[in-house]
Amino acid sequence: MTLPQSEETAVTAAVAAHGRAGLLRRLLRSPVAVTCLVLLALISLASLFAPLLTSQDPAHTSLTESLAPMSGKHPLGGDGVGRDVLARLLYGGRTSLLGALLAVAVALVIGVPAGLVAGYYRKWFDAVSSWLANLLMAVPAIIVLLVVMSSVGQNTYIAMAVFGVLMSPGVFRLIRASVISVREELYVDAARVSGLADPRIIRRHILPVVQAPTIIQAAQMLGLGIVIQSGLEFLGLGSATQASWGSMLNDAFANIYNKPELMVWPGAALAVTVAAFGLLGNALRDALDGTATRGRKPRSGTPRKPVVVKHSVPPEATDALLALEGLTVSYPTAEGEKTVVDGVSLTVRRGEVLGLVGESGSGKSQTAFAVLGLLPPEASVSTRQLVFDGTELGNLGRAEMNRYRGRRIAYVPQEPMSNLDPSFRIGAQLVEPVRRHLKLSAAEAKAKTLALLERVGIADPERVFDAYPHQISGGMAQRVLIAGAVSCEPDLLIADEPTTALDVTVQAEVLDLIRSLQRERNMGVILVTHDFGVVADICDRVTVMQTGTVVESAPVRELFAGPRHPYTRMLLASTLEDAEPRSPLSRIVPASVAGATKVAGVTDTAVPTNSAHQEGPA
Ligand SMILES: Nc1ncnc2c1ncn2[C@@H]1O[C@H](COP(=O)(O)OP(=O)(O)OP(=O)(O)O)[C@@H](O)[C@H]1O
Repeated sequence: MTLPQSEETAVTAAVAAHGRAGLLRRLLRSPVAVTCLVLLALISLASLFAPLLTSQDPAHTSLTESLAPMSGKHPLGGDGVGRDVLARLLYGGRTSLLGALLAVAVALVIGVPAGLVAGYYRKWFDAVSSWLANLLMAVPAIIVLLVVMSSVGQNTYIAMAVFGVLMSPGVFRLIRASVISVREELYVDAARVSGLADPRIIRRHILPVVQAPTIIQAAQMLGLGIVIQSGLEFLGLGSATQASWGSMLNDAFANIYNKPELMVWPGAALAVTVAAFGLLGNALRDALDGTATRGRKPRSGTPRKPVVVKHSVPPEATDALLALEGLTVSYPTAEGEKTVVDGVSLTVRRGEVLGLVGESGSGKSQTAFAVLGLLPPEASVSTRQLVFDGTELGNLGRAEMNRYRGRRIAYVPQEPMSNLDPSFRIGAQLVEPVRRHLKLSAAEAKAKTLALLERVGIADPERVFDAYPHQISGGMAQRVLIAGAVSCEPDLLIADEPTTALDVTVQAEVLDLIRSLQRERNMGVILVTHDFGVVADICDRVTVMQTGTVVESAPVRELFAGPRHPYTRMLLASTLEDAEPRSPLSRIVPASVAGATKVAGVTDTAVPTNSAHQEGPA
């Protein structure tokens, strides 16, 4: 069954998945787009094959044929100095189109990579490039072009290359904004967690999203490039020997009283070409509407990005698979530094399931993400030690940490649907980390993935392998993510409220699955949850967190038998199944309120008495 939360993603995914495949089909269904494409194709072909369409030299002047009327020799007549208008129109298209293409190419070559890097990595590159973009945008383009044209000997192409540089901040801003919006998507986090390197994440998950706005922007810039170039040539700044629509307008303007129809041909060519590019851009936008770019749902929850964790104390000898000591995480706020995790310590042994329990906001996810090295850059993080299987993770660089994430430390997220990229088939998303980490061939990775899908209880692995995320239910998506998490045989699995988004029947199955996989592979597991029922079901030990600190840590049986900390007792007491039957309500409580009070159901009557387990560091 698909969950309500998943349905929204499913719709998005459906559109996204079909968006790219059907783009051309949808574009060809639009009469405006087809007309524009046909017109642009005709203009381009006419310019390209100009030598075949006319035998006249567009630069040949003949004073005897000045303003010659239409004739067999000059089908569109002659201009002010006797040049053939048709030849100039055909050859002029080359100059105008090539000049605009050059400007757009330069703008894209500068703007796209800069926008990608700035949006993805942010930090100093973002600050510097945004500052440069603002500076370039403040420069009056036409003045710059006039100076360039007059100083480079009226070379149109150099001027258009400079115009491309001046247009690049627009591209940069667009791409940067698109990347920033998509890099916060959970499935991009999921790709990071699975250990994929940044270039691969950018290629697979970011580029598909920015390509739509880039295409639309390029179409509109082409029209603008033609207008600017023609404007410069109309002012007489173009090459004297090169035919162009702008220079034709210049000549026509000089003869406007003698032969006004000279304006018609270059004017019509310009108007049709610019309008066709503009309308094609709009049609592309409509065709892409609802696909990857526009259909993506803003992510909810905390942004999670890599951070360098500082460590000062060398790792102690321990049998723990993971030993975290003294983790502190804080964020800058308007009121000063806000500490959200304060001195948290925990250990996980091989084959052990540690429940990390606490109310919402107690710092469970922040702790889990600190272990994964995926806290946001603004987080300031310190630990005394963060040792995984004898290696201090805090000393690892980004690339080294990528080798641990996904391969040896895996992650199962809270919202299964949001962690799958809606534009790719499930198989493709599962196979990639397997190939990368285990160095398997495509066929081997596929076979392994299919076996895993079967192992996690998916009845028809082939169908799910070929399905898009929107075609499966929320429970199945969580099984898929669990399969992905264990695919590289990790030693430690971090599951962040893996059943929260699932309905009750599926929750139990997913927990059983995690437990059986954990036993089968002897994995250490950190299970982040706020639900003591889940803890009772599958955990061996439990660490209780309150407002960023560990208040109690104990084997599960001991904790249930005798919670020591009042906060733990309060949490346990608020679990309805553990509460004692309520006594009859007081007579002064109206019947209508009684039902509501019962549902609220927090009581301290079910607090068991003491035991001797340890209380964690506060
Ligand atoms: N980027 C951030 N900037 C400032 N505060 C943050 C940021 N990310 C998280 N926090 C704060 O850190 C605290 C702990 O958040 P965390 O997500 O770890 O809680 P949690 O126990 O996992 O809760 P939940 O069960 O709701 O996910 C919260 O108060 C949260 O507001």
